[in-house]
Amino acid sequence: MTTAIKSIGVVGAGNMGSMMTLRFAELGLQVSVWDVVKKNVDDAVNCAKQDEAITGRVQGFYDINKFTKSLEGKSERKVFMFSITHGHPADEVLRMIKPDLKAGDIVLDGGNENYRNTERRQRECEEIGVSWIGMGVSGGYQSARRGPSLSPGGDAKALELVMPFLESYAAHDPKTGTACVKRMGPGGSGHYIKMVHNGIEGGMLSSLAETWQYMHEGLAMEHGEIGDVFNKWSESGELRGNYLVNIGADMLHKKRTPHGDRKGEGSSRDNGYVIDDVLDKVVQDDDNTEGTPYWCLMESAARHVSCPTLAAAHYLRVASGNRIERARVAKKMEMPMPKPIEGTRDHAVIIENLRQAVFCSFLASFCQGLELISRASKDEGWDVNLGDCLQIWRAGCIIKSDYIADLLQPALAGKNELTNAKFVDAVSHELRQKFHSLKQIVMEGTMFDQYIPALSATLEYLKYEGGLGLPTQFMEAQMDYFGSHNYNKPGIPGEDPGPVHKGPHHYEWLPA
Ligand SMILES: NC(=O)C1=CN([C@@H]2O[C@H](COP(=O)(O)OP(=O)(O)OC[C@H]3O[C@@H](n4cnc5c(N)ncnc54)[C@H](OP(=O)(O)O)[C@@H]3O)[C@@H](O)[C@H]2O)C=CC1
Ligand SMILES: O=C(CO)[C@H](O)[C@H](O)COP(=O)(O)O
Repeated sequence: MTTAIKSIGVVGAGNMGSMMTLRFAELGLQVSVWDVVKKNVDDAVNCAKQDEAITGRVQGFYDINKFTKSLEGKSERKVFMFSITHGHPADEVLRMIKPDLKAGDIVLDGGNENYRNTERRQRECEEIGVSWIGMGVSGGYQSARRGPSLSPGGDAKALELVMPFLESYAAHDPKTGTACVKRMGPGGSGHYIKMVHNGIEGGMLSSLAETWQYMHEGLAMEHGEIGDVFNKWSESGELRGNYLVNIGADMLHKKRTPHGDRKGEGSSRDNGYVIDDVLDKVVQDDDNTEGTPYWCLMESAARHVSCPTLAAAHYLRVASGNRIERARVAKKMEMPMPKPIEGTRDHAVIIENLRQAVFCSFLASFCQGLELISRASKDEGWDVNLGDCLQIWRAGCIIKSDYIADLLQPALAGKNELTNAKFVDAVSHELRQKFHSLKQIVMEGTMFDQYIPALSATLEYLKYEGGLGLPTQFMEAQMDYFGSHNYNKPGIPGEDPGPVHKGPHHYEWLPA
């Protein structure tokens, strides 16, 4: 392996950090690992002990001073990989290790972090000559162990030094062998791109979950049957090589074993589907230890980029978390529950419409995310190459979608600006072609009370993003009526068509 990095200090031995520790040792590095939770350190070290190939390469520490000292003199510089909770935990650890940091040292922050925090730490570390690299790591703990998708951003020289190591760690595009890691740009660009990746991930997760339930409740399909359909979808066509569809198929075939999770019976019988033991609550947002989809929505609003699929997906998961209140509202309002879809329509036709609808919603999620990245890159002067984003998402990550990558990567190669993804011919063609199926699914789903927030948000998004004569005509007039906000007039050059500027006209609808 060609890397100048011979040792590394891993901060955090949770789901991700423990897997990184093992992989780094496999790549030939001497790994020191520290975690605030002793058991995490012990587990990582014990795991490493069981693997002869990496014997002696992993050393665990409970004391953070001993941990940083252990890296002294092993390499030209100390290199750290952070994999802990975002926000103040990362600040606390930085405060603890800072006295031991020397000019030239490099910290790779591989957690999910708000890019503004990353930029603040970059400024703080720059003062002592230390490079803080904000790096998205995607693909969950399996990829952290086998090769994730990486989006580092920060100082170019520091990144050049660690790039051979990152390239050896990252997933590789099976088609070209290219590593799924690129320097995204300066500042917090790397963490920003991971944040958007997770926003897209949210849109895709919801679209697919809605589709699963549509089949289960609407078409009365067994989980295993749906798994078979997902398997077919991921083999060819627009959903081929799609990570979420692929693991969805695997998940839907999993039957409960006698061992279970040893924490309760759930609703499935032995040999029943594991998914029947999973309650419909996403509680990820409850304690603010994760924040990427929420930051993504805040960013899309602040930068005036429409991301309704990502937003609808997020609000569904937020609402799902508070099941106690949902149950009370359900009782009070007697809300209808999803029903079997009746009618003459052949199930095979509905399933094909669902396939096209889910693809359409996936593609729309990418469009929304890429437009947000492009806008932020322009605002922040990051100069992010959008083709590189597609390249790093080719393998090892949750939003891996072969067909979408094949469609978008050539169109966006070398492109640093994309005001509107629908300007790309291949994209507008695909969205237009799938529009009818999506509409059919939303219409039938609405009729039979299916839960389809992300799918229907995508439908409306396509309608209004490509619509003329929007109801905002009335909205604009009302805002002028009560707030004297002015408006543009139809058919006046400079106004129609014209830039996104406040119009010059006001009508005195009702004198004060
Ligand atoms: N899990 C995943 O699929 C992915 C996670 N990430 C990101 O990677 C990072 C790690 O995630 P993951 O491994 O799943 O999380 P874990 O909760 O498994 O591990 C995080 C570790 O950070 C520790 N920690 C919390 N607060 C502090 C503190 N104040 N000082 C020191 N350590 C602290 C936690 O301790 P304690 O248990 O006591 O809180 C825990 O040991 C996060 O930023 C996450 O967003 C990125 C990609 C994928
Ligand atoms: O980063 C991830 C995947 O890409 C992690 O799974 C993370 O835990 C997702 O959590 P959230 O959606 O709340 O940020």
